[in-house]
Amino acid sequence: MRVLIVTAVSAERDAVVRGVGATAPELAELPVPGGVLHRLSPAPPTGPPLTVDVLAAGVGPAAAAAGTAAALTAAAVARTPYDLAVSAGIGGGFTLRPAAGPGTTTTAHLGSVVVSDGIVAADLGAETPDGFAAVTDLGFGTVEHLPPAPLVAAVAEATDAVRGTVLTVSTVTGSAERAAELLRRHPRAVAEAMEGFGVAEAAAAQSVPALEVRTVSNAVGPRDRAAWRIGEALEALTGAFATIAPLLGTWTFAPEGTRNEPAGTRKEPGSD
Ligand SMILES: O=C(O)c1cccc(C(=O)CC[C@H]2O[C@@H](n3cnc4c(=O)[nH]cnc43)[C@H](O)[C@@H]2O)c1
Repeated sequence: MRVLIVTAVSAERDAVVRGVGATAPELAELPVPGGVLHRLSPAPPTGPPLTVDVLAAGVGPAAAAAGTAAALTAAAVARTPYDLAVSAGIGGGFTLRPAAGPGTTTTAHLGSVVVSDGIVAADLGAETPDGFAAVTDLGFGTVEHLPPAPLVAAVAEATDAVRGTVLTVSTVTGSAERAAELLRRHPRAVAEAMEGFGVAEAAAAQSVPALEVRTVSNAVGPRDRAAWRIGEALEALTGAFATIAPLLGTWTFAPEGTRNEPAGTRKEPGSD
């Protein structure tokens, strides 16, 4: 099992490495084109050996996609492809979303963990006289990637996370009006960050499943940088990955089109 975790900045990478490292010391720093992988190998409770590589690829979807693509390609060329790409870091929580109704999820407050069940590019499109149109409305591209649902459920349950759509934006939201507009277009949004869609897009290009895990450092809304709780969010990120790493070690990634599930629960064909 090989997992690539991509963060934006080194503080997030180090927080993830501390979490994964709760069960395994860091093994090596390995150069890849444009970056350095921090490699750990936590002992999985069951199943095949686990390798976790953590990369700080830069801020924003383009840097995330470039770094993810470089690491995935290097691994594929070396015939050691990754089974999963994870976008991880801090993010803004939609703390002022309306009361949860059908199809909505719990609110992501400061310090909480968010696991994305939909990774959505929120500003990839065009402004039109009728308002924003996503690139898909214009007839090309994609604006959403769906992480494997059983993995989302397992990771969210283990980390006591809020589950929902995480938006990827190129501009951090800085007003109540923009936050409300995003929630109107994406009622299931629980958080926003700047890299998830880049990681997922690069992963999808190589048929690698993607996941996004965020811890909430600030509320999405009027800009108040002094109110960002980065230290607490980084600590929560460490705690989340201390829980997630052993879980990943139990996971079997099924061929595309079949269910993903924990190792040991999948029946071999003809074993019934
Ligand atoms: O200043 C620091 O010490 C520091 C440490 C770790 C991370 C940072 C960042 O500024 C990371 C930027 C990163 O965070 C995501 N983020 C966080 N809140 C939001 C938000 O409200 N809207 C969008 N993105 C957010 C984002 O993914 C950035 O890459 C600083």
